[in-house]
Amino acid sequence: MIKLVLTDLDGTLTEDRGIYKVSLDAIKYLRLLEERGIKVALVSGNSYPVLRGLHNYLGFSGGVVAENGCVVFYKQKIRVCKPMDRQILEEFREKFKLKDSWQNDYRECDFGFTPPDITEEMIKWAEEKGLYINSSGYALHIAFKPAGKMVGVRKLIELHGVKKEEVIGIGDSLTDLDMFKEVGIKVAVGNAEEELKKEADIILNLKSGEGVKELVTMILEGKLNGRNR
Ligand SMILES: O=C(O)COP(=O)(O)O
Ligand SMILES: [Mg+2]
Repeated sequence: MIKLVLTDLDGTLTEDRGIYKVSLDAIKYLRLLEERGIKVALVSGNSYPVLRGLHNYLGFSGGVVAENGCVVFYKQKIRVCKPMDRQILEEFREKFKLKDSWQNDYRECDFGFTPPDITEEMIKWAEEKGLYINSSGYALHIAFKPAGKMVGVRKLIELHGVKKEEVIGIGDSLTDLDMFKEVGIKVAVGNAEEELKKEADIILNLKSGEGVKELVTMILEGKLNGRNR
């Protein structure tokens, strides 16, 4: 039986990839899950204050995994990664001529930059420094290892006291590959990156928020190959 649905935010709960407008249908449908006792949690590269605010105002109760796994909230807030070093941020910003995400003022461990494109040179630089580096398609992210959505999802699942098989994860980008490592049912929206689709158990027909609606309908109708029974 499904007890917890983990959803990414950007590109998944939005109307499309690359835009910030949240899909009202996606929210409406996720609330139907909450009404049936299936908790919904936000798992994202966004900062904790943004996600905690959305979680409360959108009517979810499953908690939050913020900063690509580094900050977790479910009844209590827990930081699971090492805090970032200001000098590393400065070096990254200057070396690759990047712009800070406005949310960097509110971040502890994982920091975001634009443009979102990762280069080989960045990967090499991050490896030498023992840093996690990834892109959501919206922003480039760096944090001290171990980081990535799996470290936060592992903690959130532990706080809920549920089994991996009782958890569904839905996403759109490469940062969600890490979330997939810790959930029982892996779902990619129809417009997800190809590499994520390759790892998914279910590839939805519809894009982003419409895909979320499609998944909720499948859950409510018991159509996940019997896996949600
Ligand atoms: O880059 C971000 O912070 C947003 O990423 P998300 O797709 O994990 O919500
Ligand atoms: Mg995303």
